[in-house]
Amino acid sequence: MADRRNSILVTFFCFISFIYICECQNDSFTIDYNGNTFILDGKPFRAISGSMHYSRTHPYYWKDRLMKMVAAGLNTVQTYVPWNIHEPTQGKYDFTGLANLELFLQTAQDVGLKVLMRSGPYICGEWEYGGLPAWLLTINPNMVVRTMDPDYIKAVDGWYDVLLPILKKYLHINGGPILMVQIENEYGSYFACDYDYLRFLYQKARTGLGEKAIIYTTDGDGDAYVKCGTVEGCYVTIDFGPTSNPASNFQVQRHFEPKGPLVNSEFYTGWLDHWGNPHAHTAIDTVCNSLDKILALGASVNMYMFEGGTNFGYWNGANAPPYQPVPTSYDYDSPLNETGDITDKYIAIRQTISKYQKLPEMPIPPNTPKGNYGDTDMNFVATVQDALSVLSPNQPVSSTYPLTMEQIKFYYGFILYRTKLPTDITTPTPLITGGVRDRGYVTIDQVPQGIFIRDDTTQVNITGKQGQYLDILVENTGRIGFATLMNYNTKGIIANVTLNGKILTDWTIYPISLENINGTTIFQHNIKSTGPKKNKGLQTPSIFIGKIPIPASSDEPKDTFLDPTNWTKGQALVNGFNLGRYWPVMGPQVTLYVPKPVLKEPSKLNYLVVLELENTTCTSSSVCKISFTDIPVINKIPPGFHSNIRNIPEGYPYHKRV
Ligand SMILES: CCCCNC(=S)N1C[C@H](O)[C@@H](O)[C@@H](O)[C@H]1CO
Repeated sequence: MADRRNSILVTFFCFISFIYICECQNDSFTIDYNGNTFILDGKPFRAISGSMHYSRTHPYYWKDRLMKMVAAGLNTVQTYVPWNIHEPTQGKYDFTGLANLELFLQTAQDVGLKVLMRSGPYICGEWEYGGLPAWLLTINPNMVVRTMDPDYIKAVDGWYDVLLPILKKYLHINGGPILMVQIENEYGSYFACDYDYLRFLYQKARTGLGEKAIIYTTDGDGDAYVKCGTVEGCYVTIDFGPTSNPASNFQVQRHFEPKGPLVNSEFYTGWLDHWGNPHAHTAIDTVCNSLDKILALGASVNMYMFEGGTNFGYWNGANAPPYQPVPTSYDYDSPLNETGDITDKYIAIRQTISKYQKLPEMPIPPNTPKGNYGDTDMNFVATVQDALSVLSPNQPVSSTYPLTMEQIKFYYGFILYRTKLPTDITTPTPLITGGVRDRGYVTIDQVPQGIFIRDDTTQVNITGKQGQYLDILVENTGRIGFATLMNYNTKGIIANVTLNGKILTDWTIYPISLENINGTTIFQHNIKSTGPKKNKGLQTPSIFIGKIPIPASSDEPKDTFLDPTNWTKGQALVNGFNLGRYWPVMGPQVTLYVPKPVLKEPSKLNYLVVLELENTTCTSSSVCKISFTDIPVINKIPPGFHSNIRNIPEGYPYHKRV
């Protein structure tokens, strides 16, 4: 009898122990330093990951892109948290639309992807100001970001108090998809090398995420980079592009992590673009041969980018020197193109992965259909100056000398500076300033005089009569997001303007909100305008509007592309959604991606609003056309380049630091 009771007790104990061990192993993610691997829920785990930035793809399509990543054999997605989209003004937070972080995390979990979360506060990524909010510059224009600068740290502390509880909730160890959290971004590439800053970030993240979370850093594959880029408690990872010998690249990581999993956090599948340079291209074989070697080493790898997406609105960043803004398209020559379509590179990478990972038994989701809607008649609405009552409805700011955008707490897009000519100017006379960031469109009583261009054109010769309006419409084309010049990011007119050597004073400053103009606004405000004036090959910066001719059909609307060929440079909005900047004369991007969800069904009116800054064939009397096509063009060869020259030779030494 006793034996029977004992055997039951032993069986029961073994059963409880089994349950306990399983439970302990569930929701666990650790590093096995002996096995040089991650351990996920008790089993060895190698991340095969791809980067997709939720803020660069319309939320309607997040699941589509993530499913395509699963179909390619990926088990993880890596993404950045852009601080500035979530805290557009200090203390006010936005987690909706493109900024709906929790929806993105939930969607990743729903499709079965784990997440590598890059929490910032700085993210680089060719994103506006590397993800930092522009209002930092109002606290102290001499702030040295990414250091223990007290004003910067106070702002980061407040932001992390909001962000970390969200990330903690979604950690794998708490039942979510997040495997580990990166702090900062390639900090070792920044001049400051401020260990106290990294220690602050690490301690804040450790406190916010708990003792079990894995916190990591990413740096370029050079000892000097990693030396300044990591700190006690963080797991070191590195990044490198397609190279012939990944094993030697990983030696850098081994200098800092002698044991533990090899991790390449950014394996470049393509590269970034700048306006005026040819579209980046990295050959499929170059990518796949190197990826094959990385996977053969048993390393974890994240492909940067797997889907690049779009810099909608004013979210593109810039690099310097020289100052070079990044286009609206963040296609990156990545496996999923800007609109999430499968490419040959996707198929080839999927094939390479299949050598190491059983592919899921699922069809590859289809590419989305594209709409070819043809020409839209664009009607002139008003010059910017004549539409100020709508574009800048609040009281303008008056100031003796020009104020920066940050000083008037208006951070993105366009701002108009106005003063009056102090005397008659009968012969072309130098109007000079080195302080326009980044392009300044100069008019006298709306007659174009020329364009100030940052790091390029600091003088415009003007004529006019005393008392006429001297207007400078300034475009902020994106804040620098990499390296030392990040600390020179104020925008607007940042220095005095002189006419014939005399400083001009008594300025009136108008922040411009294009979102205020939509299909109905123009009729409500019966804006009167005499029409654009033309001079020196330019026309007054003007607003145009048109109704997009989407056919009445059950399968409409579709994704489509705005083709501004015959227009010059400007901004485009569809139904109030800011598609981004167009600059077809510069290239490489010509068309703008219009995601289907920003369009209404055909029975409703779909409005296109355009601010054209430089010139069109339109006048106030003639109707201009702009078309919607089903074929994107983002690889036009820019002026000065020849068709056989590419700006990124294969195997580009991406660490050519600026
Ligand atoms: C021209 C300077 C580019 C600096 N950026 C570099 S090296 N990169 C590393 C960086 O971590 C990532 O966010 C991206 O910015 C990537 C380039 O796409």
